[in-house]
Amino acid sequence: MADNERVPTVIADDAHIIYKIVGAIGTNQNSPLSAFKRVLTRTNSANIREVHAVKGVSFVAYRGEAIGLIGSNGSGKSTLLRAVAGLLPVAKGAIFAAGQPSLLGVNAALMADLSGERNVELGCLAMGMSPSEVKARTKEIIDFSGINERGDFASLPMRTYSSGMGARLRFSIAAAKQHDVLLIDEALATGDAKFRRRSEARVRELRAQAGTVFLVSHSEQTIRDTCERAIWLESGSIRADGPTEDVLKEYETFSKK
Ligand SMILES: Nc1ncnc2c1ncn2[C@@H]1O[C@H](COP(=O)(O)OP(=O)(O)OP(=O)(O)O)[C@@H](O)[C@H]1O
Repeated sequence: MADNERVPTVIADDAHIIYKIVGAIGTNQNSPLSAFKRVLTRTNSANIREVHAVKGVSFVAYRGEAIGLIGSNGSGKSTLLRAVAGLLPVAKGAIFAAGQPSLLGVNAALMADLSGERNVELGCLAMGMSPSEVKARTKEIIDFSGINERGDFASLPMRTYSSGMGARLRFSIAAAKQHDVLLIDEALATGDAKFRRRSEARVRELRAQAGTVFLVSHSEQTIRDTCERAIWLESGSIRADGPTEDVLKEYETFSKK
């Protein structure tokens, strides 16, 4: 496809994301008197520390692409995804997205005391499906998740599920809908091999239906199998952005050092 025919879905323009952490450093810093003094003098608490997690990231993602985000622990991958989903503010620069990007596991926030089936229904309603659509899709979503493979777990409260089962159900709910931009944070890695194959196939389907998929994973194999483009983040900055094999090669060389 020629570059001018490609439709951008996410644009990051020199995006910076900064966490502000309020923590106790000295005990007198937390006293009501010192808080009152800060209000009067309009000074910030010395207890506020900043973590500059993403430092000037720029990229354009297009419809139909699956992009793998790779990088060392703490390099800013999850932070960047959450900012694309609109869950974290951008301190400087901007992130533009088509439609409402869905971050897997957050948009389908599940309730521990409700059954898996009820959670599927609520999750689908929350994603904007009509009640009749929800009714028609519930069984298919539960079957996809595989939580009923060892008995009727769909009717039990979610708190009785293993963490892998919960993650599979979350993925299945989120993947039931066609998203303009779907953001997946390590979710595929939580399932067993059979579920991973199924979910990778579903990611490919979502891409074929013209959405954009972002996938954060430490598994190079998952990135290879699912994404044709990869972005390598290190200490909050992009070190490489391009075809998956090229970026993985650079990342592997860096990791071996
Ligand atoms: N809620 C938070 N409050 C403050 N700092 C945070 C918070 N979440 C992450 N950070 C910091 O932001 C930086 C980037 O973290 P992030 O979780 O985005 O990295 P990551 O690349 O996803 O890491 P991992 O591969 O370990 O999941 C780290 O320095 C981390 O300590």
